[in-house]
Amino acid sequence: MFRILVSDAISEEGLAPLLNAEHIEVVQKKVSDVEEYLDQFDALLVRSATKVTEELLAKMKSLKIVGRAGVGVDNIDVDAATKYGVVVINAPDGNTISTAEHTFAMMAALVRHIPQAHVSVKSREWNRSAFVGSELYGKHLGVIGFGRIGSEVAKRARAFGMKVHVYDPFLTKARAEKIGVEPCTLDEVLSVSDIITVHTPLTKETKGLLGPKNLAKTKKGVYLINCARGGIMDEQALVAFLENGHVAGVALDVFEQEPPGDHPLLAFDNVIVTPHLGASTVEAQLHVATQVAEEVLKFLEGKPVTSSINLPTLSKEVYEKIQSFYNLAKKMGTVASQYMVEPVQEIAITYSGTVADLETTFITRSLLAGFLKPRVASTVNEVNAAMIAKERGIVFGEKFSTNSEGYANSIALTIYGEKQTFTIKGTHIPNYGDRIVHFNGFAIDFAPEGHLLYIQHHDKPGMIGQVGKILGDHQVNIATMQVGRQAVGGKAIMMLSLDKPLADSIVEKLSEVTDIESVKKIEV
Ligand SMILES: NC(=O)c1ccc[n+]([C@@H]2O[C@H](COP(=O)([O-])OP(=O)(O)OC[C@H]3O[C@@H](n4cnc5c(N)ncnc54)[C@H](O)[C@@H]3O)[C@@H](O)[C@H]2O)c1
Ligand SMILES: O=C(O)[C@H](O)COP(=O)(O)O
Repeated sequence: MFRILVSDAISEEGLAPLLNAEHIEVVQKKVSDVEEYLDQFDALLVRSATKVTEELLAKMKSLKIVGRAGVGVDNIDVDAATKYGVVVINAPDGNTISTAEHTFAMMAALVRHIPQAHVSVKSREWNRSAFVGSELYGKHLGVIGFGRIGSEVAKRARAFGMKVHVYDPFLTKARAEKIGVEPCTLDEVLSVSDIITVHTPLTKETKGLLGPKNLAKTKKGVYLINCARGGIMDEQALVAFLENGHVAGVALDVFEQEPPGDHPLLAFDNVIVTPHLGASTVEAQLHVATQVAEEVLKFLEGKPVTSSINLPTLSKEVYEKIQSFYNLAKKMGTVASQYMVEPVQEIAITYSGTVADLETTFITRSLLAGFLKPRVASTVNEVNAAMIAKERGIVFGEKFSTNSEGYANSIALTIYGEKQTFTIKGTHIPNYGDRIVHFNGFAIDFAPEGHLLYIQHHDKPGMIGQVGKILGDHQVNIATMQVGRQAVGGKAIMMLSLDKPLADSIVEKLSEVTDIESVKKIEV
């Protein structure tokens, strides 16, 4: 049974996949109403109202996934979620059209003074000359940020006969050509546009993008629209440029602080505002809620998610192809970590054969998670494994080889520790399973599963018998035993699979046997 907290107003119809699932309980309450049992939720679904802070994440100890029914995740501390191993997903395109349409509605309202005229008529006035507007047709529209919403706004602007100028430093020539726009520099957009609309995320680079310096580069009489994020336009600078008459009007759906309270911008007649309504349509809310509900359900059922903010995105097809290697890599990481009980500086991974052609980022994260799990107290999984490795000073890298030395596929690790270097190689055999085929310089063949016991010894007659006797004397049954050696009479190893975990006292007894060099328990 999974428990999901839905803490913002999310479309009930869109939540149907979760509400109808038998193994899921959905609680629709504010965070403050469930303070005492926050640690019992596996998933949290939000819009922009709930602030998913590090403090909240720390309290939600069973949390596995946060679903944002919308685009912007600036209300979610994604770094903290990553640290706690919590997946963050969003619904990236469910509200694109609604927000583009809202931007357009704001544009029309702005240049035709519709909100002001509306208030005037409602006040029983009939002042037609006070509200003379301008046409959109033939005007120059500057679009800053040409992603999903920016490009939909541009399409609509062209249908209105506007000339569209686009600035987006990450826009490729190919995409620009496909959509039929000419990419410009920011300065070009600023200087040529009659109306400027912003559609970027709020980042270090975009915060205050339309501040005093760039506003001074705009045409006198420019109209500005922000239906993206408060802060992209510097609100203090807007006040100054409205006061000096340089800016003819501003339309804002978003604010640096929401709600904005008694903000000086609200005092201007030529500033029109809505309370963050871009995505507030029945259609958008249904789309975003359905998208996150379906994704969260898939995630809780152990299937891959496609719109994660802090995990590599995988399609179902790709996931199916990598799943076996993902499992093998995790087991190899777990085995290696328990063998190398010492500080480790570097993990070098080589993918060979068929696995080398797959999406390995996820496999590497799985391997790191397996390696780190026995070493860290906190949750470690594919979400935070790379971050935790980095925090602990472990460098990791991938190499790819076409030479898989007789195996259809293989994953080889070399782990550089403070005292020693350890190597291990594994392969996945379809319909048979995972096998470790090289271990610490020895060719061997064992399944990385269950209660394993590794023994390194001198290759001498009677060693297997001595080990068998000690285990037998302590009622420990051996399920399988694999042996390997470097040369006759040289160093040799045994890898035993046992029916139950071994007590430390038996490990000690085995270590005392003459000609046994080392004994290690490995739990997979
Ligand atoms: N008002 C609302 O209710 C509402 C609804 C949905 C989305 N939004 C907001 O709208 C914005 C756009 O959403 P989207 O879905 O189109 O996102 P998107 O990721 O598809 O597009 C963002 C674009 O901004 C560009 N960009 C990034 N940094 C830039 C910079 N420094 N200068 C210029 N361009 C830059 C990116 O290359 C990208 O093409 C986001 O801030 C989102 O949170 C608001
Ligand atoms: O980023 C978004 O999707 C929008 O800002 C919508 O936010 P909302 O879900 O709170 O309306």
